[in-house]
Amino acid sequence: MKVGDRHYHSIWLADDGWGVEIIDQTRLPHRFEVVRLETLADACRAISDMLVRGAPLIGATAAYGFCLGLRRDSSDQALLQIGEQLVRCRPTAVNLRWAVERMRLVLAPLPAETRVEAAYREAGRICGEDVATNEAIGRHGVELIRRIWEEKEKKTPVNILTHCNAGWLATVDWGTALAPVYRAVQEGIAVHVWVDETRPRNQGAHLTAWELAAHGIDHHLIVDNAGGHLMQHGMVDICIVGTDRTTASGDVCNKIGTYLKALAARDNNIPFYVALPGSTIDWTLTDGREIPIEERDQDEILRVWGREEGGDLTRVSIAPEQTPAANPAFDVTPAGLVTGLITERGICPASREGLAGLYPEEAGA
Ligand SMILES: CSC[C@H]1O[C@H](OP(=O)(O)O)[C@H](O)[C@@H]1O
Repeated sequence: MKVGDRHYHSIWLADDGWGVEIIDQTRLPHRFEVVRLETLADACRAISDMLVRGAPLIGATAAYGFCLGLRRDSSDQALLQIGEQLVRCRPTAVNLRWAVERMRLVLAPLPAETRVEAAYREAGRICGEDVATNEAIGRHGVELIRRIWEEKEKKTPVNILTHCNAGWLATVDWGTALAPVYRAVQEGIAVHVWVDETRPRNQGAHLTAWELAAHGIDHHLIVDNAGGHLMQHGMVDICIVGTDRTTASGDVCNKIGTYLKALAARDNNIPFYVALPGSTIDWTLTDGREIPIEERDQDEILRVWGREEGGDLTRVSIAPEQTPAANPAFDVTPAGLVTGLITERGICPASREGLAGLYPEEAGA
């Protein structure tokens, strides 16, 4: 999407046809830096250290990680080891495993000498499909926003609350939760977005606010704990969030704090939607409590990163030196608290039946 007057994806093949370039999301919003990946280790570090993040983008990066790894060794053993090394990078977003399995399915039957070229083709397909998928999520989700705008007789903007970053930076392009927002703006629907800062990594403050500002979309950054208050005072019309893994029965795993927003939305009768591509559905799981929740370094809580008045980037400690911290990076919102799922195939209830109706080929598998 837009960065200044240029259009970007979040990941792309370098001009030399083999390097992979990404936007280093750990430097946003204060620095826009492009990083070149040349090895499997580069791709793994980019995922583990969150230079790239967001389930679909993690999957796309893993796909290119195969390309870079196979350039060094395209043997059967390498194919296995590359996948194992990638899936160890982060445990929760199912797109990582999905991409590894898809790449292996395509590459395993091929002669080793043809695998590199095939891997780049498949990684390119995954990226192209992600763009089309998210654009479709936008087309379906915008109808929810339009309906609210019409109910408000188009007199005031539709107030949308979102958590973390499920914008174009979390995918190859368009985003998931923000795709309907971008579509609404394209169609002339007045919107305003409440952006949860999303402690501790502050993806909302660093990434969502940056995305929306670049597109001139009206928004306000809020602390994570303000959403319930805004809902109680009629200042939120709809919540739309992303997900890192949704089970076959509609339980939604997403950034820590999502569950609390869903509880507040239910208590205030506010629609709570989750936007996701089919690649983020884990058909092997029913109960969201079985989803592995990533526990990240406590330092992410104890220190914050930002820009000093003089423009230098720095990190400061916000707690006593010896304070221990617990840092679960995700939580699970039970399907019963989810109004509906916005997918590339349409909108459905957060239920096994709802998902089976949109993905019959998967549900019956
Ligand atoms: C479209 S997936 C977005 C999803 O990913 C984020 O997690 P992280 O930044 O740790 O990769 C967050 O849960 C978003 O909702």
